[in-house]
Amino acid sequence: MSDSCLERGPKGLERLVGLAVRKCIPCAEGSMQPVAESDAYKLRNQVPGWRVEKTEEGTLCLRQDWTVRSFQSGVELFKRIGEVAEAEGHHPDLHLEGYNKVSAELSTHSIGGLSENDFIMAAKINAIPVADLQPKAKPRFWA
Ligand SMILES: C[C@H](O)[C@H](O)[C@H]1CNC2=NC(N)=NC(=O)C2=N1
Repeated sequence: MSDSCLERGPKGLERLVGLAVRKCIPCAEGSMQPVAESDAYKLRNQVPGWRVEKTEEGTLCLRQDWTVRSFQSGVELFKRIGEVAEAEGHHPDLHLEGYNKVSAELSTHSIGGLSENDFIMAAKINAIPVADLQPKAKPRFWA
């Protein structure tokens, strides 16, 4: 397996192998390569729930939104994401707005865009249990 784990398949489709179990590479090492915009849209398919967006500064980022049960559930989601981010040394921008709307933005500051680290973090965030923080399912009635 190559260092970057970026695979080019027979149809030219790129895929990052084992995203959720890989470790983020320390950005300070200077070996971080930006992911090309066209690759970013393909890799996004490996991290359901995340969208590729452009920030106000025009750099690419990954973004996901969650609606949570309460303000405290939002704070708890920050805590769970924070633990993963600290373990990886790669940190999303976190927002809690309108008391129950959480969003996370991932980009690699040191390169001003998306790197493999952002996709690894997105996969790890997707592995965090969140069902207990999301609005309870409405009761169903049968006639
Ligand atoms: C020294 C340390 O590794 C760097 O400052 C890290 C910390 N967390 C980071 N997080 C993100 N999202 N991008 C970075 O470039 C980054 N750099």
